[in-house]
Amino acid sequence: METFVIEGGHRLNGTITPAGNKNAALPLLAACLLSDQPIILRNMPDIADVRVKVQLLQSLGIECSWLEENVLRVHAATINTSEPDTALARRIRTSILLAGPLLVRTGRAVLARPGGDSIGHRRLDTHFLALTALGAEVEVTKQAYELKADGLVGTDIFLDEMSVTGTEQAIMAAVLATGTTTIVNAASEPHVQDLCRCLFAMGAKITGIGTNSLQIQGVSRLNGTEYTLGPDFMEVGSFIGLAAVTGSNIRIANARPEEHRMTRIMFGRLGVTWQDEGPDIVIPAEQELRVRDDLHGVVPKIDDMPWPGFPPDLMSIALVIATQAQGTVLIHEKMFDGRLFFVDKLLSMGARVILCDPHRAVVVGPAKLYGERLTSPDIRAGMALVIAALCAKGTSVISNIAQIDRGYQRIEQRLAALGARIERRPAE
Ligand SMILES: CC(=O)N[C@H]1[C@@H](OP(=O)(O)OP(=O)(O)OC[C@H]2O[C@@H](n3ccc(=O)[nH]c3=O)[C@H](O)[C@@H]2O)O[C@H](CO)[C@@H](O)[C@@H]1O
Ligand SMILES: C=C(OP(=O)(O)O)C(=O)O
Repeated sequence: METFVIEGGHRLNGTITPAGNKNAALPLLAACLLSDQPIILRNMPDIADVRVKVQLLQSLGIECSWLEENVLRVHAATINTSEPDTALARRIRTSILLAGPLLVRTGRAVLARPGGDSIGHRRLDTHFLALTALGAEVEVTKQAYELKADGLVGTDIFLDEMSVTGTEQAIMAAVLATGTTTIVNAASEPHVQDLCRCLFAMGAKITGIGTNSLQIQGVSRLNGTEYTLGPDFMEVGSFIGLAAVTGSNIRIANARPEEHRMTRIMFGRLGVTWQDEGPDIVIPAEQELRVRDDLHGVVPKIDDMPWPGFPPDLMSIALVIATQAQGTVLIHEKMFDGRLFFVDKLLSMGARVILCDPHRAVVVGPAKLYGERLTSPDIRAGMALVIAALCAKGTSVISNIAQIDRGYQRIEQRLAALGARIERRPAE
C-alpha cells in the first residue's frame, strides 16, 4: 500500500488540464458491449477504476487495447460468457452496468453485488425497476443478481429517483429494445449526456439528451464509432478548491465553465471566485475567503442535488474550503448517508467542525490546519484530504491512496507540476 507524503503551506501556480470524466468512462465501457463493431474512446482517464473495468470486459472475451495514452479501442465482436469475473465486479460500482448490455447481447447476465465507494447504502432498486419494466426477469440473492430476457420491449418508465447509474442502465437496455421507451425522472449529469451522445454516434435514436425526460426509439443494431469524453467536472471542482485554500493562481484548461454554474453559486457562498476565459477557468491568487450570509444574516448552507444541482461528489471539497473561510456555514449532504464521516480527519488537523448527524456539519472558519497522519476513506474525501494537507502547516502522510487512484489520474505528478510538494511513497 502506498502513501502520499505532503508538505503543506506552499502556494501553487500554473496550468492543469482535467482528465476525462471517470463517471462517463465507466458506463461508456459498458456501452461498448452494445455493438459488435470496434469503438474508439478518446480522453479516457488512465485510472484504477477504468483498468478494473477493462479487465472485466476482457473476462467476457472482449478485445480491449490502449492505442496510445488515453485512447482505448474496445471490440466486442463476440461475448464468451454472461458471467463477468466476480472478484473484479465486486471492486467497482459500475460492474452492475454490464447487466443491460449483457441481457441485450446474450439474453442473460449474472453479476456479483458491486463495489464502489463506501459512503452509505448504495441502492440498486432503480436499475432493476427499469430492467423489469423493459421485460427482464430478475432474481436477487444476497450477493448476486441473475437476469434473463427473451428480447426487451420499449415502455414508459418513471424512475423512483434520478439515479445516475440507474438512468444509464435504463438507456443501455432501451436502445436496442423493440419499440419506444420513455424514461421520466431521468438523471442528466454531464456523464449521462456523454453516454447518450456516444450511443447517438453509434446509431441510437435518443431525444431529450440533457433533460430529465428521454425518448428512445429502439433500433435493430448499433455501429462502431469514435467518441471523445468530456472533462471530469469533479476534478475541475477539486482544482478550484485547491487553488482557493492554498491562495494559488491556477488556470484549469478546457474546463467547460458552463458545467460549473452551480459550483460557482455554492463555492461563491464561501467567497471563492474565478474568471471564465473561453474554455478555461482561471482562479486568482490570494482570494479573501469569507462566508456570505443569507439575507437577514442567516447562516447559509451548501447542499447537494441531482444535476443541475450541486454534485454530491464535490461536498467533501466544499467542506475543506469552508474550514478556511471566515464565518459559519452549514454543509448539508442530502444524498449519501456516509460521506461526512471524514470530518474526524479534518478535526485532527485543527478544523472547527460540528458533525450534527450523518447528513449535516456546521463549519466555523477560518481554522489553521496542521499536518497529520490520515487515511483516505473514499475517493472524494481522499482528494479533500490532499487539498487540506496542501493548505496545512507541516507534513501530512495520507494512506489508503488506492481510493484516490480510483478516480484521479497520476494526481501527485500533476499537482507537483504546479509546485505542490507531494510524493508517492511505499507505506512504511
Ligand atoms: C459511477 C458513477 O457515476 N457514480 C456516481 C453516481 O453514483 P450512483 O449512480 O450510484 O448514485 P445514484 O444517483 O443512484 O444515487 C446517489 C445517492 O443519491 C440519492 N438520490 C439520488 C437521486 C435522487 O433523486 N434522490 C436521491 O436521494 C440516492 O438514494 C443515493 O443515496 O451518481 C452519484 C450521484 O451523483 C455520484 O456520487 C457517483 O459518483
Ligand atoms: C462515488 C463515486 O464513485 P463510484 O460511484 O464509482 O463509487 C465518485 O466518483 O465519487
